[in-house]
Amino acid sequence: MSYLNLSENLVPLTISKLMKLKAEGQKITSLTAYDASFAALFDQMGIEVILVGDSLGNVIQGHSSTIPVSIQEMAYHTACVARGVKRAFIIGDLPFASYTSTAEAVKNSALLMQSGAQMVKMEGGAHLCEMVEVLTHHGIPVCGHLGLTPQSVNTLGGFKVQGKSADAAKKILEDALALEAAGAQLLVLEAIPSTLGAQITQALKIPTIGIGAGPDCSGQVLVMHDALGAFPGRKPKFVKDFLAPTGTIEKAITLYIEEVKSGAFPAPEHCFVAN
Ligand SMILES: Nc1nc(=O)c2c([nH]1)NC[C@@H]1CN(c3ccc(C(=O)N[C@@H](CCC(=O)O)C(=O)O)cc3)CN21
Ligand SMILES: CC(C)C(=O)C(=O)O
Ligand SMILES: [Mg+2]
Repeated sequence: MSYLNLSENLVPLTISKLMKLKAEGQKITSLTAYDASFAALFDQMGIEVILVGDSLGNVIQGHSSTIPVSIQEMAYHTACVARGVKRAFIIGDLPFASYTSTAEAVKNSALLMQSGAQMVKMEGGAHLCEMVEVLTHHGIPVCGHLGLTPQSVNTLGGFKVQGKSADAAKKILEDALALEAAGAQLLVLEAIPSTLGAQITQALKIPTIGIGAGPDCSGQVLVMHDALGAFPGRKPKFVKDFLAPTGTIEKAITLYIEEVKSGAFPAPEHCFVAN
């Protein structure tokens, strides 16, 4: 079964189309990519959103966090991905400490947009609102990122599930509402209880893309290496290897798309629960 409407094959995805998918209750499919070959394959198979993630610090560069990644490296990989893509919506991750002031955020976001991104993503809550407003006013669409924000691994004290207590959940919901009010047009939710993922998705007009945030987000994203079983070491709970049960990359991506669209992924074993 193909979820890609062939008549829409070459109609590029836009933020309006992603809003429409949420409104219609159709799940949004997303994977990370870092090069033209995988980006082209995912694009042709119907993946709707390709995230050039700063997770490239881990999976490409071999670091143990995303902190060493530079804006130049993000721009390079964004340009590589953009050359492979005809249809998918491309989001470029702003790396660690590249948006500590509004002026820096505008300069670095412009570089990602000029490298081929259609939106930039930044980690954090209400403190980013002024920045989100300015970027949006300058024609730079913003995706927020709440919950486990890996660029803050050192202040969080590790890669830990967030929003497990009622107070912590309330804070994340408030941050989500604040980002939307400031103009954010998409929101990534990472490693939070499924109940909170559902609550935030319901409270917002904009789509949410979950990674370890439960089945009720508007869509799902995985790091491509994780979805293809290339995760060395202990896998986070939200990771599923789609290659092992299928045997080829194309079949693995097809299964990922089918399971996200049908709601079969994420299953309870990929999800977190509140306290
Ligand atoms: N390959 C890869 N996949 C990712 O999803 C990913 C990266 N790299 N690099 C950047 C961040 C780091 N991420 C991580 C890393 C580890 C966990 C993890 O081990 N989580 C525990 C939670 C344990 C707890 O709350 O105490 C888990 O069991 O899933 C989660 C997200 C997500 N991102
Ligand atoms: C895991 C996703 C959401 C991300 O931010 C990344 O790949 O860098
Ligand atoms: Mg990232």
